[in-house]
Amino acid sequence: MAYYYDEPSRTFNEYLLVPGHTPATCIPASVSLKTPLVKYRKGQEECPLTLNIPMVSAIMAAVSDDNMAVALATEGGLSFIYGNQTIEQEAAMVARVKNYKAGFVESDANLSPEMTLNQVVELKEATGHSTMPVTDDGSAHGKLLGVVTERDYRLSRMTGEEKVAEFMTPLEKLVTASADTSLKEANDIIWDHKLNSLPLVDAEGKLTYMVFRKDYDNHKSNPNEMLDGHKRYMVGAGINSRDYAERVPALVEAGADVLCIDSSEGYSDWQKMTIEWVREHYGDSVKIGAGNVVDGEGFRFLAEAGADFVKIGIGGGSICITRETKGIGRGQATATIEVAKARDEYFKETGIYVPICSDGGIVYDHHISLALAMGADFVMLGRYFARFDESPSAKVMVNGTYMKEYWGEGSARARNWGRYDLGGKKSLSFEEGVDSYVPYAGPLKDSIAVTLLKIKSTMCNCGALTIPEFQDKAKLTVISSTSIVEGGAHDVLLKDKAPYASNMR
Ligand SMILES: NC(=O)C1=CN([C@@H]2O[C@H](COP(=O)(O)OP(=O)(O)OC[C@H]3O[C@@H](n4cnc5c(N)ncnc54)[C@H](O)[C@@H]3O)[C@@H](O)[C@H]2O)C=CC1
Ligand SMILES: O=c1[nH]c(=O)c2[nH+]cn([C@@H]3O[C@H](COP(=O)(O)O)[C@@H](O)[C@H]3O)c2[nH]1
Ligand SMILES: [K+]
Repeated sequence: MAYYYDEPSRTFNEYLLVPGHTPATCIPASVSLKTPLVKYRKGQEECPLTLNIPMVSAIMAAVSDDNMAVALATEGGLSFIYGNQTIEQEAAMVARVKNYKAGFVESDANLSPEMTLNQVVELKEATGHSTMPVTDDGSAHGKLLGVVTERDYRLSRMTGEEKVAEFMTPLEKLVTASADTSLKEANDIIWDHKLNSLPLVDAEGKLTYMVFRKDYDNHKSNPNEMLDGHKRYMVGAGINSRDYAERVPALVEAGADVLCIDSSEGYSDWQKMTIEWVREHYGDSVKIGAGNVVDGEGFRFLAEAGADFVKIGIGGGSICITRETKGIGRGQATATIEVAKARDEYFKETGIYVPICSDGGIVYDHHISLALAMGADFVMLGRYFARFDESPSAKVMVNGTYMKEYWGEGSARARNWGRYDLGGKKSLSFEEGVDSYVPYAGPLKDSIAVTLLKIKSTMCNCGALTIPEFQDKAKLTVISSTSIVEGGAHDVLLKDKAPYASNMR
């Protein structure tokens, strides 16, 4: 006979946090949102990979490319580059994130010594940049010969035909630094010598990067940046349970910091085989998450298979129609609560703490707080990140409002080439996702700051300064449908009823 659960499965909207005592020391500015990303022996060792904020971006073509990865790592989170592309394309995206050097600028306004002052002025107008390195071949990485800035010429006293070589500040009068100089060291040199910019040159005298005074200031204002041991941005990558023998080596080679098997349903031998293959070839050096699961049984299966973290959620995503097409899934709150319980039991038995990620169905910022309170170590979001400038999808005007396109990985639009039906036929036999618009929300940095402040503020209401403390102290209550109505604005006439206001809270 089939098994029946005693309780209906519930969503985040059916829960509220009940405040606890807030000590005077508990203020948002003192809250830490650090959280483990991969498994470790809690209490005995440090987690080898920790997120600075509990948010990762979804493994989706409309969400996580290299651009998003840099923007989110800057804020302390992590992107998982989408796997629904060729191995070469995905590895190239990972490599671009790893090679991105905040504060190290590849110059786009370069001169050769034979160019004229008139050409300098033209280039300045075209690029908007007034600091121009002079290299032997006029390229961004040629042999450095000098630099031209506005202080090197006086238009009113010159004809415009003068050669760059005649008025540039020559190399011997420049302060330069070696190519392996760190951003901090470069900044110190800039301050010590009262410079506006510093060219970095390699052993052969070739220009590698320029460091500008103003960029370091930007960099310093991002204290949460997710950086690896070489000060490169950290990035994750999605894989599937089919071509891992080719895809994983390419992603590892490209520098991916962590992998995640991307599937609607992870309680399967396919995922176990994928993890085993990674362990056989890389031991524990390659970190790999798995999922998705929605109950304790699924969690245990993947934890025992060796997953570094386990992702929760079937059919709860904003673009998901899996529950409608296949009739599988579970309310996201119930799934999170039950998997968190299994995670804690597994930890008690084995001493190994396997972080869990609640994936999909986060609509309001406070849903993140609820997921964390219920035991999630971090959350994965698609719709949330798709709205920002940094997402890969197009920004379009729809009925007078800016929108971004957002589509599911199981939608016809995604034409997920990795998806085969169970019979092994190479075709997408049915859709499990939709193609949609989400309201455009500007730069990621602005919105995420507000989101994080709300989470910290809620944690303070519950008297918690860290996520583990929050999980320990949180008191959660199921709310009735009438109290959900009571919780919104009610019995008043709203003055500014913007059409999508309810989506933006
Ligand atoms: N979280 C969610 O609720 C959902 C997410 N999605 C997203 O859509 C995309 C595609 O997901 P899925 O269709 O679940 O992809 P999938 O590749 O994991 O599964 C497709 C089918 O192939 C089977 N399969 C997997 N590996 C196999 C192997 N090595 N040999 C033979 N059969 C194998 C699976 O059991 C399943 O029936 C992913 O990006 C996923 O995140 C789609 C639906 C729901
Ligand atoms: O049923 C589905 N059909 C799809 O086509 C699809 N694409 C993505 N996903 C899952 O949704 C998550 C993102 O959800 P949100 O937009 O709610 O943040 C993602 O992280 C995925 O877990 C899908 N689910
Ligand atoms: K299964």
